[in-house]
Amino acid sequence: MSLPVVQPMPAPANCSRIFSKELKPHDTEPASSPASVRTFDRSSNAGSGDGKTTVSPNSVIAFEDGPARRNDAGDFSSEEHSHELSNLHGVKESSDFNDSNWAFTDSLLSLDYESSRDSSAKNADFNNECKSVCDVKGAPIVTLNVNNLVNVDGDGNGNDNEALVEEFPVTKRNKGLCYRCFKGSRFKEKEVCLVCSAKYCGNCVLEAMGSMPEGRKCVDCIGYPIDESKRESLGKCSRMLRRLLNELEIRQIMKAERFCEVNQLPPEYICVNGKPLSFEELVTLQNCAAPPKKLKPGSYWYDKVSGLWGEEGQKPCRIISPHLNVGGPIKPDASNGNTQVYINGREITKVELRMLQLAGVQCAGNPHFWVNEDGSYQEEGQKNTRGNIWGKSGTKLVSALLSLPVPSKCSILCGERTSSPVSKRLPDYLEHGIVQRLLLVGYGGSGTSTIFKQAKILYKDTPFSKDERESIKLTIQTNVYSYIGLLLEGRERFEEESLLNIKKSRPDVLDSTGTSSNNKTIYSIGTRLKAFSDWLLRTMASGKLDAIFPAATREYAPLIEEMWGNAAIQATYKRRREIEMLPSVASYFLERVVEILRADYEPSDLDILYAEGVTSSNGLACVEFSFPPSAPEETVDTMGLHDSFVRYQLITAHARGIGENCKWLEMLEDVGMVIFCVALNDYDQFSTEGKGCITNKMLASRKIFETIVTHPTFEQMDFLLILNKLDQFEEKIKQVPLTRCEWFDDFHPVISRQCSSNNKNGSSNNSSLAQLASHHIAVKFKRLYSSITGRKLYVSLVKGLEPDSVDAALKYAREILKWNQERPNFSLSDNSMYSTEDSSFSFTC
Ligand SMILES: Nc1nc2c(ncn2[C@@H]2O[C@H](COP(=O)(O)OP(=O)(O)OP(=O)(O)O)[C@@H](O)[C@H]2O)c(=O)[nH]1
Ligand SMILES: [Mg+2]
Repeated sequence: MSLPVVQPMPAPANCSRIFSKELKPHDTEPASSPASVRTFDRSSNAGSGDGKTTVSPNSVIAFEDGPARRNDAGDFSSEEHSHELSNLHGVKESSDFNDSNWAFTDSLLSLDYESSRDSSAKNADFNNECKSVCDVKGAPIVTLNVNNLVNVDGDGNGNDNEALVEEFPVTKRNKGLCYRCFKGSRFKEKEVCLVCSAKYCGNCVLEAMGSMPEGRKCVDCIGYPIDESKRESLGKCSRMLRRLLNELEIRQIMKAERFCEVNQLPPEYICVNGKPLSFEELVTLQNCAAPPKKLKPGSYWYDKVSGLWGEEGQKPCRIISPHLNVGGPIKPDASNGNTQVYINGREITKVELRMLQLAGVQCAGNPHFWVNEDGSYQEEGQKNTRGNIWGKSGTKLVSALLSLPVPSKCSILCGERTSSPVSKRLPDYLEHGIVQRLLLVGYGGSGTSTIFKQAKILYKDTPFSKDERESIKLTIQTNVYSYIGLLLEGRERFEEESLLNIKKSRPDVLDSTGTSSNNKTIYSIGTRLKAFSDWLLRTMASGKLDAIFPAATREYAPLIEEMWGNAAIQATYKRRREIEMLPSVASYFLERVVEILRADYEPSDLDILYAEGVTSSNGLACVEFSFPPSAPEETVDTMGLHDSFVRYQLITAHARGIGENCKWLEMLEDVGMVIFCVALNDYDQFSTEGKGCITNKMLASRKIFETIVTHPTFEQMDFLLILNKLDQFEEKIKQVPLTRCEWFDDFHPVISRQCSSNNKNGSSNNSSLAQLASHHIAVKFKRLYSSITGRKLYVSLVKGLEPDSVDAALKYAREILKWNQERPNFSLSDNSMYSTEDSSFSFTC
């Protein structure tokens, strides 16, 4: 079986002009490819005068004989230009160069590549050595360091050709300049050749790269393998190309870039257990049921029995299909372990030992284990299976949190010994059986915990265990006591204000604010309640609120009932919006305070959803689920069936950790997507950040967003922006202009007359104002994201407290993952399909 090969495609319509011109070597722009190594071959096809050149990897370059010609546009080799170039290169115009000087034949000057694979490495060196092929007064100047790079034919010492090869001083090229027109600066966008790293500005890129039959390569680099450090960017189109070419052209170019033969990973660049792979081995590895993800050149270890796979000297990073006939035998120090505990002949790392201990595996006495692909294990030399690593519930979660791989269905069930034909392969996300990991983060209070809990309630049969419910109950009751405390604090303030008013006015007269001559106000309470209030406020201040449970629920239940029925408390509750610290969700609980603070209270799912502090606020929390088929017809449809097999892990982490220390982000390098949550209604909110400076919450949210987007772990990852709390936003936008946040000071919506008359008539047009405003916010984030990454940001508007809204947003995330997995060769078309700023919205409310 061979890797997919795409024949060089016909030049796209608007490129053909460039293509036919470029492949005439004499028309080649001076210095168009600094890394190019040229052997001029009279006998090759290229020199046959038909103007077309085929460049084979091993050869080399085939140039026509004869003096340099002007190109079709006549803009390359004008005397003026040549002069300018020669000055630029510090090269004297030389009459020594005539046809014979540069029209070398293969036998005179050839680069003897061991294999085409070496060429890119050589090219890298060559970048430093071989500077340019210049056209001076019609004659190209070859500036080469012959000694290092060119194996001159003949006696091998190059003497035969000394007369022909001139060495010129190396030009120190300003890195920011375009390699073709020598204009621009390092800040100007450029397209980079995948082979030689030459950079071209928007004016030159199409001239320099032609129709790109193998993707973004200088025409001179066609036929050469890519620079391996650029493999990740294969098929990922730049903004520049998107501006210059149409959708179809881009799609073709990117497809060719990903799949043309010469751009495929060279098998010998992958070393498994110390042995470079053969072509067949690489095919086996890439086409097994659970292959290593995003395979890059490097040295790896592979435990064929368990399927564990990792980079040499590192802990395992994946469980791939076991029993594959690739690489050599595993070495004991493959992962550089130092625990004296062995799995299948490999000394394991500390983090693996920790995982084994948490999984209940007895590791005392430096045991040597045999671990099978299904996780069952036995000690070396013994017949009986001692247990299964994955048998204990929670082991997978622990593994995931320790950034260790967990087995996928495919890696266990499809432990195959042969490779399956490419044509029969399912999309990656099904074939691999990999659990798709979604990281959910956001600024504090943006609603991440709510979405996380919604996912549990929506997709888990038992969202919360009995123990969890018991602990959530205590959390809710503690929260409610703290809400009461805030209310009582507010009551004291309101009472003091009222008394002050009495002193200012006539103290002996009952006034309209409810104050009376005996210094009582409508906010005053009796001694019993006052004592309770003082005690509660003291307990809260000392931070010991937790300690009063569960006794408080028994002892104070009657007092709570009395308090809630008290007129002063009710008067305070009416003014709850003036109590800044009291969250809006408090009303939901306070209105059922008596029921909730009873000992026999059992929280409902909705209570849990609304409750603050249920999800761990310090570390990571993770829920694993699959989407149930939602419609009956989906179960008939195979994709629907498959969907219900795919597992997803939603991992959430507190924003505090992000701001202070991004270390844990690195643990999450294999998440498939980042879901970033922003509370829409934060635009007029402020919080005190680090050194006591007051910051607008939307701007604080933007800062964290930037931190995560620019974090190396998430460089290539898709981002879904959840604009949350749309319900509150719709209400707020009626009262508070969006321009309250300086980032949105350019928001000046034009509301049509009809809309404003609707408003006057009382019919609500706030949804459209809210839509315009939320759209404006989304566009701001999208622009920010694309200015950083050059990619598109997906956006979803959400009402976090509504299950359907969260369900739709998470399904949107699933779709995005699917698009990317199913159509790798259409990564651009994805962009083009959803590239307009409006169309990539998901209104999921
Ligand atoms: N009205 C409304 N309230 C929401 C929405 N989403 C979340 N909330 C409430 O907003 C508050 C904060 O939500 P959380 O989910 O705790 O936010 P978080 O991002 O986890 O916050 P921290 O853990 O404090 O960082 C809670 O009281 C939620 O009930 C929403 O869409 N609409
Ligand atoms: Mg939270």
